[in-house]
Amino acid sequence: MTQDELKALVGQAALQYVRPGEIIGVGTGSTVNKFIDALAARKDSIKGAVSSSTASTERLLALGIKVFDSNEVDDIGVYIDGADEIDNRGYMIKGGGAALTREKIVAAQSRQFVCIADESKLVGVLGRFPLPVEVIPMATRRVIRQFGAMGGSALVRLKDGKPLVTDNGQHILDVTGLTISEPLRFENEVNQWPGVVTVGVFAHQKAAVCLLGTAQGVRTMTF
Ligand SMILES: O=C(CO)[C@H](O)[C@H](O)COP(=O)(O)O
Repeated sequence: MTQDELKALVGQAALQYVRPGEIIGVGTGSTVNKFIDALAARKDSIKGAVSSSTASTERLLALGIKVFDSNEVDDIGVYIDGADEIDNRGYMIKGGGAALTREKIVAAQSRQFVCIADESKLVGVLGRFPLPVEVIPMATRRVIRQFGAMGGSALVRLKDGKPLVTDNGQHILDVTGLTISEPLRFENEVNQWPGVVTVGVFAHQKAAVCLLGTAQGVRTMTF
Protein backbone atom coordinates (compact mmCIF):
# COMPACT_ATOMS: atom_id res chain seq x y z
CA MET A 1 0.00 0.00 0.00
CA THR A 2 1.20 3.53 -0.70
CA GLN A 3 1.56 6.09 2.07
CA ASP A 4 -1.47 7.88 0.67
CA GLU A 5 -3.52 4.68 0.90
CA LEU A 6 -2.38 4.13 4.49
CA LYS A 7 -3.48 7.66 5.34
CA ALA A 8 -6.89 7.00 3.74
CA LEU A 9 -7.17 3.75 5.72
CA VAL A 10 -6.67 5.42 9.10
CA GLY A 11 -8.78 8.42 8.08
CA GLN A 12 -11.66 6.03 7.46
CA ALA A 13 -10.95 4.03 10.64
CA ALA A 14 -11.17 7.18 12.76
CA LEU A 15 -14.90 7.42 12.01
CA GLN A 16 -15.52 4.78 14.72
CA TYR A 17 -14.61 7.47 17.30
CA VAL A 18 -17.14 9.97 15.95
CA ARG A 19 -20.28 9.78 18.07
CA PRO A 20 -23.66 11.06 16.83
CA GLY A 21 -24.76 14.46 18.09
CA GLU A 22 -21.28 15.56 19.19
CA ILE A 23 -18.97 18.38 18.24
CA ILE A 24 -15.62 16.90 17.26
CA GLY A 25 -12.14 18.40 17.14
CA VAL A 26 -10.41 18.27 13.77
CA GLY A 27 -6.67 18.65 13.23
CA THR A 28 -4.60 19.59 10.21
CA GLY A 29 -2.58 17.86 7.51
CA SER A 30 -2.78 15.34 4.70
CA THR A 31 -3.91 12.46 6.95
CA VAL A 32 -6.62 14.60 8.52
CA ASN A 33 -7.74 15.60 5.03
CA LYS A 34 -8.49 11.91 4.40
CA PHE A 35 -10.46 11.84 7.65
CA ILE A 36 -12.43 14.94 6.63
CA ASP A 37 -13.23 13.33 3.27
CA ALA A 38 -14.52 10.22 5.09
CA LEU A 39 -16.47 12.39 7.53
CA ALA A 40 -18.55 13.77 4.66
CA ALA A 41 -20.66 10.59 4.74
CA ARG A 42 -21.46 11.21 8.45
CA LYS A 43 -21.85 14.96 8.34
CA ASP A 44 -25.55 14.93 9.20
CA SER A 45 -25.00 12.83 12.33
CA ILE A 46 -22.63 15.30 14.07
CA LYS A 47 -23.37 18.74 15.45
CA GLY A 48 -20.21 20.18 13.93
CA ALA A 49 -16.50 20.61 14.45
CA VAL A 50 -13.88 22.81 16.06
CA SER A 51 -10.97 23.15 13.67
CA SER A 52 -7.26 23.68 14.28
CA SER A 53 -6.47 25.68 11.13
CA THR A 54 -7.95 27.84 8.42
CA ALA A 55 -7.05 25.09 5.92
CA SER A 56 -9.14 22.46 7.75
CA THR A 57 -11.93 24.98 8.38
CA GLU A 58 -12.21 25.66 4.66
CA ARG A 59 -12.30 21.94 3.90
CA LEU A 60 -14.97 21.27 6.51
CA LEU A 61 -17.13 24.17 5.37
CA ALA A 62 -16.83 23.08 1.73
CA LEU A 63 -18.38 19.74 2.77
CA GLY A 64 -21.22 21.49 4.59
CA ILE A 65 -19.94 20.74 8.11
CA LYS A 66 -20.60 23.48 10.65
CA VAL A 67 -17.44 24.89 12.24
CA PHE A 68 -17.67 26.35 15.74
CA ASP A 69 -15.29 28.83 17.33
CA SER A 70 -13.43 27.06 20.16
CA ASN A 71 -14.76 29.66 22.64
CA GLU A 72 -18.34 28.70 21.78
CA VAL A 73 -17.82 25.10 22.84
CA ASP A 74 -17.49 23.65 26.34
CA ASP A 75 -16.98 20.00 25.57
CA ILE A 76 -15.31 18.22 22.68
CA GLY A 77 -15.59 14.43 22.88
CA VAL A 78 -12.81 13.46 20.52
CA TYR A 79 -9.98 15.22 18.73
CA ILE A 80 -8.71 13.55 15.55
CA ASP A 81 -5.32 14.65 14.27
CA GLY A 82 -2.15 13.39 12.61
CA ALA A 83 1.43 13.57 13.85
CA ASP A 84 4.93 13.97 12.48
CA GLU A 85 6.20 11.44 15.01
CA ILE A 86 4.62 9.32 17.70
CA ASP A 87 6.37 7.06 20.21
CA ASN A 88 5.07 3.99 21.98
CA ARG A 89 3.89 6.09 24.95
CA GLY A 90 1.65 8.32 22.81
CA TYR A 91 3.99 11.33 22.94
CA MET A 92 4.20 13.18 19.65
CA ILE A 93 5.98 15.78 17.58
CA LYS A 94 3.50 17.91 15.65
CA GLY A 95 3.52 21.13 13.68
CA GLY A 96 4.81 20.05 10.29
CA GLY A 97 1.80 21.92 8.90
CA ALA A 98 2.50 24.96 11.14
CA ALA A 99 -0.80 24.54 13.01
CA LEU A 100 0.67 23.32 16.31
CA THR A 101 -0.64 26.08 18.58
CA ARG A 102 -4.26 25.69 17.58
CA GLU A 103 -3.83 21.92 17.54
CA LYS A 104 -2.65 21.98 21.14
CA ILE A 105 -5.54 24.23 22.16
CA VAL A 106 -8.21 22.00 20.60
CA ALA A 107 -6.49 18.87 21.93
CA ALA A 108 -6.52 20.36 25.45
CA GLN A 109 -10.24 21.07 25.09
CA SER A 110 -11.02 17.50 24.06
CA ARG A 111 -11.61 14.43 26.20
CA GLN A 112 -9.76 12.01 23.93
CA PHE A 113 -6.96 12.52 21.39
CA VAL A 114 -7.07 9.97 18.57
CA CYS A 115 -3.91 10.18 16.48
CA ILE A 116 -4.06 8.91 12.89
CA ALA A 117 -0.78 8.18 11.18
CA ASP A 118 0.92 5.87 8.75
CA GLU A 119 3.56 3.55 10.19
CA SER A 120 6.48 5.74 9.05
CA LYS A 121 5.56 8.09 11.93
CA LEU A 122 6.21 5.58 14.70
CA VAL A 123 9.60 6.12 16.39
CA GLY A 124 11.46 4.76 19.39
CA VAL A 125 12.54 8.20 20.61
CA LEU A 126 11.22 11.59 19.44
CA GLY A 127 13.64 13.85 17.55
CA ARG A 128 14.21 12.52 14.06
CA PHE A 129 11.66 14.94 12.57
CA PRO A 130 12.74 18.62 12.82
CA LEU A 131 10.89 19.96 15.85
CA PRO A 132 8.50 22.83 14.98
CA VAL A 133 8.34 25.69 17.48
CA GLU A 134 6.05 28.69 17.03
CA VAL A 135 7.78 31.89 18.16
CA ILE A 136 7.03 35.57 18.40
CA PRO A 137 9.31 37.12 15.73
CA MET A 138 11.12 39.51 18.11
CA ALA A 139 12.35 36.51 20.13
CA THR A 140 13.67 34.49 17.18
CA ARG A 141 17.41 35.09 17.63
CA ARG A 142 17.33 34.45 21.34
CA VAL A 143 15.32 31.24 21.01
CA ILE A 144 17.67 30.01 18.25
CA ARG A 145 20.60 30.60 20.66
CA GLN A 146 18.83 28.72 23.43
CA PHE A 147 18.32 25.69 21.19
CA GLY A 148 21.99 25.96 20.17
CA ALA A 149 23.02 25.78 23.84
CA MET A 150 20.95 22.60 24.10
CA GLY A 151 22.82 21.02 21.19
CA GLY A 152 20.16 21.73 18.56
CA SER A 153 20.17 23.75 15.41
CA ALA A 154 17.16 25.96 14.64
CA LEU A 155 16.16 27.53 11.35
CA VAL A 156 13.29 29.90 10.56
CA ARG A 157 10.78 28.11 8.31
CA LEU A 158 10.44 29.91 4.99
CA LYS A 159 7.62 30.15 2.48
CA ASP A 160 8.31 31.72 -0.91
CA GLY A 161 11.66 32.95 0.42
CA LYS A 162 10.16 34.78 3.43
CA PRO A 163 9.48 33.63 7.00
CA LEU A 164 6.27 31.62 7.04
CA VAL A 165 3.52 33.42 8.95
CA THR A 166 1.21 31.15 10.96
CA ASP A 167 -2.56 31.51 11.37
CA ASN A 168 -1.63 33.37 14.59
CA GLY A 169 0.68 35.85 12.86
CA GLN A 170 3.88 34.29 14.27
CA HIS A 171 6.91 32.45 12.86
CA ILE A 172 8.04 28.80 13.01
CA LEU A 173 11.48 27.47 13.90
CA ASP A 174 12.41 23.93 12.84
CA VAL A 175 14.96 22.43 15.22
CA THR A 176 17.21 19.50 14.35
CA GLY A 177 19.81 17.59 16.34
CA LEU A 178 17.74 16.96 19.47
CA THR A 179 16.88 13.64 21.07
CA ILE A 180 13.76 14.08 23.17
CA SER A 181 13.79 11.17 25.57
CA GLU A 182 11.86 12.99 28.32
CA PRO A 183 9.05 14.75 26.43
CA LEU A 184 7.21 16.08 29.50
CA ARG A 185 10.33 17.68 30.95
CA PHE A 186 11.36 19.02 27.54
CA GLU A 187 7.93 20.55 26.84
CA ASN A 188 7.86 22.20 30.28
CA GLU A 189 11.30 23.69 29.83
CA VAL A 190 10.92 25.13 26.31
CA ASN A 191 7.44 26.47 27.07
CA GLN A 192 9.04 28.75 29.67
CA TRP A 193 11.38 30.50 27.27
CA PRO A 194 10.21 34.06 26.62
CA GLY A 195 8.80 34.40 23.11
CA VAL A 196 7.98 30.73 22.63
CA VAL A 197 4.29 30.45 21.80
CA THR A 198 4.14 26.66 21.48
CA VAL A 199 6.68 23.87 21.24
CA GLY A 200 5.68 21.02 18.94
CA VAL A 201 6.21 18.33 21.57
CA PHE A 202 2.77 17.03 22.57
CA ALA A 203 3.43 15.41 25.94
CA HIS A 204 0.81 17.06 28.13
CA GLN A 205 -1.67 16.71 25.26
CA LYS A 206 -0.52 13.26 24.20
CA ALA A 207 -2.58 10.73 22.25
CA ALA A 208 -4.92 8.35 24.08
CA VAL A 209 -5.20 6.18 20.98
CA CYS A 210 -3.16 5.89 17.79
CA LEU A 211 -4.61 4.32 14.65
CA LEU A 212 -1.48 3.35 12.77
CA GLY A 213 -1.76 2.46 9.09
CA THR A 214 0.41 -0.56 8.29
CA ALA A 215 0.73 -2.91 5.33
CA GLN A 216 -1.21 -5.45 7.42
CA GLY A 217 -4.05 -3.02 8.16
CA VAL A 218 -4.90 -0.63 11.00
CA ARG A 219 -3.01 -1.24 14.23
CA THR A 220 -4.73 0.30 17.27
CA MET A 221 -2.35 1.46 19.98
CA THR A 222 -3.76 2.68 23.29
CA PHE A 223 -1.72 4.58 25.86
O1 LIG B 1 0.97 18.63 13.08
C1 LIG B 1 0.49 18.69 11.99
C2 LIG B 1 0.18 19.96 11.32
O2 LIG B 1 0.63 21.07 12.04
C3 LIG B 1 0.16 17.43 11.27
O3 LIG B 1 -0.66 16.65 12.06
C4 LIG B 1 1.43 16.70 10.98
O4 LIG B 1 2.31 17.56 10.28
C5 LIG B 1 1.18 15.44 10.12
O5 LIG B 1 0.79 15.82 8.85
P1 LIG B 1 0.50 14.77 7.72
O6 LIG B 1 -0.74 14.04 8.10
O7 LIG B 1 0.33 15.62 6.47
O8 LIG B 1 1.69 13.86 7.61
